[in-house]
Amino acid sequence: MQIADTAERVRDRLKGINLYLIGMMGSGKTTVGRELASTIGYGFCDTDAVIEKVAGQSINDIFKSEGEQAFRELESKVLGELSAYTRLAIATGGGIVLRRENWSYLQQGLVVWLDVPVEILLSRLAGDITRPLLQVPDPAGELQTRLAQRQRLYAQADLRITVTHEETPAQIAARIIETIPTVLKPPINPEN
Ligand SMILES: Nc1ncnc2c1ncn2[C@@H]1O[C@H](COP(=O)(O)OP(=O)(O)O)[C@@H](O)[C@H]1O
Ligand SMILES: O=C(O)C1=C[C@@H](OP(=O)(O)O)[C@@H](O)[C@H](O)C1
Ligand SMILES: [Mg+2]
Repeated sequence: MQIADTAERVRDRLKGINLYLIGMMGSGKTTVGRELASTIGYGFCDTDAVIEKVAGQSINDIFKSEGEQAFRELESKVLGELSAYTRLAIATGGGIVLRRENWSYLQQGLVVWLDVPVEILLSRLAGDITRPLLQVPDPAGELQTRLAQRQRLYAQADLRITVTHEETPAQIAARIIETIPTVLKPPINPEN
């Protein structure tokens, strides 16, 4: 079946609930999230982009001037506000899973973990200067340590999409759409 047909069926079955993308920095939440939204006919939002807009500063500058704690507070506030909407694919920041209160919002939707090995994250983020937590002498070690701290939290997602080799964002979005029915309640069929 064409992905467009599958996407239409899945959108109907979702009944407007939001899709939240979680996972490590570089796992493709922003890129795949945008693709997922357009394929399924949802709006797209990125918590980091909204934070930058409301703060009037880049993520780097927020970390520098206010610190991580202040960033996390803004992040929870933005997540809470976005979760009041429906029919959105929401790309989150990699650390969204760290706060318990964030889960009360995430759990209102369907949570998708993009599980991507550290080697791929590193190759994608080589030379990136927009992620303050990776501006350290050993970004590989930093990613490993943070993944070890967060893995059990990411594992709370409804859906785990494992990326073992490079696939295009469109292919990953299609894979998410095809897998969503496995975690939804089966449709009611009164004839059975
Ligand atoms: N499936 C993919 N294949 C190749 N490159 C990708 C893929 N997904 C994301 N990227 C690239 O990896 C980098 C990080 O992606 P991004 O969507 O910003 O990740 P996140 O939001 O999870 O941090 C970007 O340069 C993006 O273009
Ligand atoms: O993992 C993290 O703690 C962070 C991930 C970033 O978003 P991406 O996951 O989109 O890179 C951004 O929210 C901030 O730099 C902190
Ligand atoms: Mg992102």
